[in-house]
Amino acid sequence: MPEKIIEFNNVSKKYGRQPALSNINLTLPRGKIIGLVGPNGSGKSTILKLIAGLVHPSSGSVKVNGREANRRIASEVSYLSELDVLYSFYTVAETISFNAGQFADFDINKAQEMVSFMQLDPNMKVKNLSKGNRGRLKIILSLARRAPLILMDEPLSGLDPLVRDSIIQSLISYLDLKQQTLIMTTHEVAEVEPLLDTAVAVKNGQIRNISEIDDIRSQQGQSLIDWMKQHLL
Ligand SMILES: Nc1ncnc2c1ncn2[C@@H]1O[C@H](COP(=O)(O)OP(=O)(O)OP(=O)(O)O)[C@@H](O)[C@H]1O
Repeated sequence: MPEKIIEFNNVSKKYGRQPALSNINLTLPRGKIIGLVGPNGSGKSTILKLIAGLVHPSSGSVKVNGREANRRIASEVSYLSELDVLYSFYTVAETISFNAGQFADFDINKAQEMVSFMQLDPNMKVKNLSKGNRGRLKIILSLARRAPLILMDEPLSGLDPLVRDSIIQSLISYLDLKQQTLIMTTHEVAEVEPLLDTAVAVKNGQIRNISEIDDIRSQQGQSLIDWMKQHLL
């Protein structure tokens, strides 16, 4: 298995004429929690979608575990979309059974454990869940998979501070970093800072900097927000 789980080589991505990423080179280690940070429209979600094989590079190559990223790697990648992708007519329990049927690596016991950890009612219909509880359910579906790579696009967006805190706790408790790597995009920088191993600063479709959080703190004496200001303003 290659030491690096992700390799971008000279990757550019355009949507029509709109450039989203310009000539990116990026390698990311396995077994870490990695945060993609940067302003709106900088290209963070596009990086995740390229890794998930949901969009294709206009030029260059994206490799996951040494293999070209495409839709066939869906079985190795658990992708949490920014969009609300749950079926409103299912209950929480039915949503879990449905996902267990979709993915061979889905651990239904782990999902049920997380439902009680997050105090969700298994019999409640998705359409009646609060936004915070829908956010929790999406995290459960994503973390219940034994996929080596978990991608989360804005898992904390629009959620109140207590829900964000409970989601961060569940990430710490239920992620298996011996087997898994988590890459997330987020604007909730201060909250995720204690969780992250590595930060990647993205702006205008380019990688501006990559740093270990420990180095940002100990060598550079900065918080993640200070570091972002230094590299993104
Ligand atoms: N499907 C699409 N069609 C056209 N343009 C797109 C599409 N998706 C993204 N873009 C454009 O590509 C650029 C990068 O967008 P992307 O969503 O990757 O940024 P982001 O950093 O995730 O933004 P945000 O923080 O606002 O979610 C933006 O200019 C965006 O408008």
